[in-house]
Amino acid sequence: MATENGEFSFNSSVRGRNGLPKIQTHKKAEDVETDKEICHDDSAQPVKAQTLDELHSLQKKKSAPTTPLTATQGPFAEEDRQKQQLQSISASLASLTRETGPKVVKGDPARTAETPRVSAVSHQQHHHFSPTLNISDSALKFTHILYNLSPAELYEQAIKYEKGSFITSSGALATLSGAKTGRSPRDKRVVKDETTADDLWWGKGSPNIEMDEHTFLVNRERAVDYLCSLEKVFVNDQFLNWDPEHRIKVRIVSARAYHSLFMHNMCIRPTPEELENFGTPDFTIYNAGQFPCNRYTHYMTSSTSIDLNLARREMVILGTQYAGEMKKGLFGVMHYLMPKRQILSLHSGCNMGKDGDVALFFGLSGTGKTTLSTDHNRYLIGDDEHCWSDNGVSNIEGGCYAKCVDLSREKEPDIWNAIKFGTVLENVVFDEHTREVDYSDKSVTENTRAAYPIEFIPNAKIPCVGPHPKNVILLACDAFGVLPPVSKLSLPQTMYHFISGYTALVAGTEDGIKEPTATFSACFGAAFIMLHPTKYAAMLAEKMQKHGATGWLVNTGWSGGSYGSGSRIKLAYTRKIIDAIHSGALLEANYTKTEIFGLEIPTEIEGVPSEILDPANTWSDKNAYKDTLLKLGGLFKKNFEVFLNYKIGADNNLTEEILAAGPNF
Ligand SMILES: Nc1ncnc2c1ncn2[C@@H]1O[C@H](COP(=O)(O)OP(=O)(O)OP(=O)(O)O)[C@@H](O)[C@H]1O
Ligand SMILES: O=C([O-])CC(=O)C(=O)O
Ligand SMILES: [Ca+2]
Ligand SMILES: [Mn+2]
Repeated sequence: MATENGEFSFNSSVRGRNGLPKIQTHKKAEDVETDKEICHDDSAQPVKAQTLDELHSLQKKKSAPTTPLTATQGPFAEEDRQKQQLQSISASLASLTRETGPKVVKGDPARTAETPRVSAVSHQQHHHFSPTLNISDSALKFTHILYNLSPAELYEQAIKYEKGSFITSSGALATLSGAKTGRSPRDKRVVKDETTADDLWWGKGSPNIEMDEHTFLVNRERAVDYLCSLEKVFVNDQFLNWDPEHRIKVRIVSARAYHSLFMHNMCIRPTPEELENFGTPDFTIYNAGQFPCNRYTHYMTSSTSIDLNLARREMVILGTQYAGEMKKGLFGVMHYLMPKRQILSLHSGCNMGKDGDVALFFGLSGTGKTTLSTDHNRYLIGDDEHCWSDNGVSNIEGGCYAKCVDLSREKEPDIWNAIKFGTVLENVVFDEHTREVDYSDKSVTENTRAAYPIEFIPNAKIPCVGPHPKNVILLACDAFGVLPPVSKLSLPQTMYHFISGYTALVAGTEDGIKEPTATFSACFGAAFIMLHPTKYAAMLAEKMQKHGATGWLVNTGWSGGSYGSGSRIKLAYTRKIIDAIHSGALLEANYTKTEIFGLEIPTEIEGVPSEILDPANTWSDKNAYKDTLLKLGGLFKKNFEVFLNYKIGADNNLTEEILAAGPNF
C-alpha cells in the first residue's frame, strides 16, 4: 500500500504499535449482512465439492474426443469406433489354440472408481466347436489395455509399478532393462518357410538363425498367454517411415511402461486423427520380455528368443527386456519390406545443411552415427535408420537412441539437452538424493542409452525427409589405429567398405562384448539385414551413381597407436573433418595415396593438425605401424573371401572393380 509520501509499506491501518497486524474482533456492519453464521478466514471462493472424492474428480477432465464426428456417423459412432479398436486389440492377443482373444477393457485397473467408457469386448473366431468346450479360467478374466498412453501417464505407471524407475534431476525417466543391457543377436530367429527360404540370406555370416513355423507358434502362444495373464498390458499403435507412400503401421504389445514409453519415443507418433483411423496394424510385436522361453522348446539355446515371422507379420520377444530389441527388430522388418519396393534401407544417420545438402552416416554401433548427425549447424533428419527411395531419404523412426557413456554437455550439447522430461534413460547411475546422473559410471553397463523423440533436438527436420544425399560417410572406429582420420573413396572403394562393414565393436551394445575387437558386419549392420548384402550394395551403388554422391571413410577410432597405446581421435577434430566434407572444401583438397589400402588422404583440413591426417606419422614405432596395417589388411581380405563369388548388380565391371578396391599386397 502506498502511503501519502509515496513510499510502499504493508497495510499500516491494521497494524498495532509493535508492527503486527491487529486481529479484528468486531465485524463491520456490511459483513454481518452477507455473512450469516459462519466465521470465514479466506476471501477465495470455496471449492464446489462436498467430499474429497468429489474434489479429486474435479482435477481431471475427460480428454476431448479427437476428431469431430462427421454427419454420416450416428450418435454412437464414437463408441463403435472404440469398440472396434478394442476388438482389434483382442484379436491381436488371441490365443491360436483356443481361438479366442481375451476380454479387454480400456484403462488402468487401479482406478476402480472409473467405469470404462466402452464395455469390455473380446474377440472370437468363427469355429465349429461349441464355445463352452474352449472355456478356461483365462477366458473369464479381463485384461486392461493401456492404449497409447501419454509420457506423463507412462511415467506414473513406471514409477508406481516398475522397480528401478526414477525421475532424474533433468526430468528424464531412469529405468533398468534387467539382466540384458544389450541386444542378443545369437537369440534372433526367423521363420524359414517356402518364401523366406528363397528370399532371405541364410547360412554363414547371416544374422538369420532359422526356426520353423510351429516353434514360432509355440513361442507366440507362450508370449500371448503371459501377456493376457497380466492385469494390464500396454499397447502402442504407431508408424514407421516418414515417407507417406511407404509408411508402415506397427502395434507393440508390452508389459512395461518402460517399453511403451521407449516405443512412443522411437516410432512415429500418430496424430489423434491418424490413431482413430488406424485400423489393423501391418506388423505386431509381442514383447513378453520378463518371461523366458522354454528351453525344452525346439531350437531354443538359452532363455532368450527374439522370433520373427514375416508371413504372419509378427515378432515375439521372450527372455530379454532390452528395449533395443524392439527398435532393431522392426528395422529388420523394414530391411525386408522396403527392398521389395526398390527402396534401400540403411543403418545410417542423416542430416541436411542449410542449402539442402544431405549426408548419410553409416557405421556400426558406437562409431558416431548419432553423435555426428546431431550437429548444431545442420538439420537432423534421423540418427540411425533411413530409407533411400526415388523420392529421396526418409527417416524410419520418430526418435533417437543415443549412447550416454561419458556424455558431456560441452561435447554433445544437443544430446545433453534432449535428456529431459519424456526421455527414457536406460541403465544409468545417479545420485540417490539429487538424482544427478553420473554418465561416467558404468556400474550397470557401458551401453547406457537415452531414447528421446526427435523433436527434442532443436534443429530436427520435421517431417524427417530430405533430398538425395550428396555425401555418403562411412564411419569406422578403428581400434588398430591404422586407418586415416578421413579418406575420399571411389565408388568401388565405397562399395568395398560398405560390404566389409569394418569397425572395432565398442563395448556393451551386443551382449557379452567387453572391449573393442575388430568386427566386420556387412552393410554396417549385418545383424539387421534380411537379404544378401550384395542386394543392398547394388542398390547403394546405383543410387550413388545416379545422384552423384561422394563416398568418404572416416575413422572415429584410434590414432597414434592401437587401442591401449594410442588414443581415440578427438571428437572436435572429427567434427572439423565432417564440416569440411559438408562444405565441399574437402573435395577441393590435395590428396596423396596410402600404401596397402590405397586410400586417398587429404594433406590439409582447416582446424585439424596436418600431421594426424596420415596415420604413418602418428605412430612412434614405424615397424609396429606397418605390421598392424598388414594385419588389418589381411583381416579385410579374409573377410571378403565369402563375397568373391557374388555379382553386385547388373554391371560385371562394377563387381570386378569392387573386388580390386580392397587392400593390395
Ligand atoms: N572422434 C569421435 N567421433 C565420434 N564419436 C566419438 C569420437 N570420440 C568419442 N566418441 C564417442 O563415441 C560414441 C559414438 O556413439 P554413437 O551414439 O554416435 O554411436 P552410433 O553409431 O549412433 O551407434 P548405435 O547404432 O549403437 O546407436 C559417443 O559416445 C561419442 O561421444
Ligand atoms: O540396437 C541397439 O541396441 C543400439 C543400436 O542402435 C545398434 O546397436 O546399432
Ligand atoms: Ca545411435
Ligand atoms: Mn544403431
